[in-house]
Amino acid sequence: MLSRTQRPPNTTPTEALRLVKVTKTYGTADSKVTALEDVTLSLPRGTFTAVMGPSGSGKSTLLQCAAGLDAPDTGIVMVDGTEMTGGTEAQLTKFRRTRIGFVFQQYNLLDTLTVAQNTILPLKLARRRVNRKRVEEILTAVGLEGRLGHRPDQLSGGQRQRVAIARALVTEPSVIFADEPTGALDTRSAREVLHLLQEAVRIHDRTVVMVTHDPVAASYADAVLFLADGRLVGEMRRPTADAVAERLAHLGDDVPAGV
Ligand SMILES: Nc1ncnc2c1ncn2[C@@H]1O[C@H](COP(=O)(O)OP(=O)(O)OP(=O)(O)O)[C@@H](O)[C@H]1O
Repeated sequence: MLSRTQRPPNTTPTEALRLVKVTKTYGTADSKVTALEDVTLSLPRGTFTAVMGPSGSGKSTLLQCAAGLDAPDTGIVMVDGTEMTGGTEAQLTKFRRTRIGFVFQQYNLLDTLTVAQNTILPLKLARRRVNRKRVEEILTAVGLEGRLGHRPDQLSGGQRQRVAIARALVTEPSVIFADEPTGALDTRSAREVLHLLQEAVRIHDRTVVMVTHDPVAASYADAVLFLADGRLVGEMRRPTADAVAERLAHLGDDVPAGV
């Protein structure tokens, strides 16, 4: 049941995301893979966090579980003090549509819809009122004024990702999950997208969680969480690209003995 009553002690109103002992395995018996093991974390509202780690370390699984797109085997996920784990699929879908935004590497825009129509899609799906003025403000803020009637195939990759960010902002969600949002972009477009994610945090008080392989992208975040073999093995506040790259190179050294 999606409920506020199961809030664990110490949950504060400023906490946007909490994971408690989240474990996720794929496959069965001899083909079993532990993608996440006992992951516990707490992210305050209005913060920008990058998640890094080697390929297969569980980054996407963490994002999927934290965003309610996949269910952990065990453990609790809370967004804004509301537990997401344990509800029905319909409850979860409704909750996601109002409280969570997504930005994907490949934009996930609908080719047949215009920029404006793609942006308001989450509001339509949630049967919420569309404030046209607000939508125009958001699209102007991401630099897409004058492009409202364009379709995705008339836009550059960077512009498409800015539509995706506008779409993620339009429902005013608590948490925006971004999975490699700059992975398909050139350096300049990537920088613009990262600035927009920073603004979502600084100006709109959203909480952003971003999976990335790129230490430069991670340096735009307030903090970096490091994963290795499905476990959280470290955290870095006020990251620089060099410090992140150095830490990644020695990540195996951080895994506790016996793992
Ligand atoms: N649907 C699935 N079925 C089986 N195994 C899976 C599935 N999804 C992920 N895994 C496994 O779980 C582990 C973690 O995968 P995950 O995609 O979360 O890692 P990642 O850190 O995001 O990797 P990458 O950086 O390569 O995208 C890997 O060993 C992967 O093979």
